[in-house]
Amino acid sequence: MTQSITEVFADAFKTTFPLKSSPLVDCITNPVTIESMANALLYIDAKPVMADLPEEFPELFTQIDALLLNLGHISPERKDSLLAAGRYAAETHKPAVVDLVGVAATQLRYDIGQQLLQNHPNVIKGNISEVRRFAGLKSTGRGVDGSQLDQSVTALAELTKALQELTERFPNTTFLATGETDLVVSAKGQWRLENGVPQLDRFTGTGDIVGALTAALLGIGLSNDEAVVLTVSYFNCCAEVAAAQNTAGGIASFREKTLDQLSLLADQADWVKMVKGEAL
Ligand SMILES: Nc1ncnc2c1ncn2[C@@H]1O[C@H](COP(=O)(O)OP(=O)(O)O)[C@@H](O)[C@H]1O
Ligand SMILES: Cc1ncsc1CCOP(=O)(O)O
Ligand SMILES: [Mg+2]
Repeated sequence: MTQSITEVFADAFKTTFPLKSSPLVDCITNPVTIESMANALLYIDAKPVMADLPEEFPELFTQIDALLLNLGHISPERKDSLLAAGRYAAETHKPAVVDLVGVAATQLRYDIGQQLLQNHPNVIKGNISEVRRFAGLKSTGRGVDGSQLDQSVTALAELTKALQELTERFPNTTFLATGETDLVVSAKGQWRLENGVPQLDRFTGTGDIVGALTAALLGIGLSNDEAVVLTVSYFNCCAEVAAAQNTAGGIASFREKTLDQLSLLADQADWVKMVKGEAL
């Protein structure tokens, strides 16, 4: 019999939310969603700092608890700063998350993602189409968005196998592919998460926020697998509550309600009962 996700990660589900300390997360990210990301961190009681000049890293890395590297908008300067921060995090043993935004779209982002992988970051994530391309599989993603075609049962099974092979070379990295079903693969196991609503694909920054919140949970000491599973489950449960409240509203209202829940749902002790997912 398969084990439910709340059984596998029972301690983390019981003790993580609301946060008991405020991890400081440096986010090197894109200008499209930078404000949403900073606020999402504050809503869960984490602290954002959006510093990307390498000259600042020696001072800054003595203060931060975790690092988020998001490939969503590349300039020559941001490319240098992503690569420098990735190396610096490895040298200073700071937990790091890499978000492969747009890797399905361009070779340049794919190459940066592969370079960042060489630092053995704690987590590499993207939507299902980005992660398929990253894992060497055919991907039908467009721009920064995932494609429904990459969500089939066969495609998910193929991706699970490809990621398992990657974890043999990168055993300290957990891989997360998001979408209608979220797939988590690490050297310790594979899990499928089933929360969320389709409207999450209709406003920008949902994946970016998941990346930043994952870094925050790493910053308070959760394991890679715990941080990924708790973040995706919590964020997607917030969206489910928002969708249920938003019967007459449009997507902008749904967005606001989802973000609002980030600061509210943690205080509802039984939110964990909403969580759906299982070990594969
Ligand atoms: N169709 C869907 N049904 C349920 N949850 C979804 C759906 N699409 C996306 N999500 C959720 O929204 C978040 C962002 O995922 P996704 O849209 O794949 O990332 P990105 O914004 O990077 O493209 C994840 O938590 C994911 O589980
Ligand atoms: C960088 C960027 N470019 C267009 S939308 C966007 C934000 C992408 O965020 P997400 O990956 O969360 O959809
Ligand atoms: Mg994304």
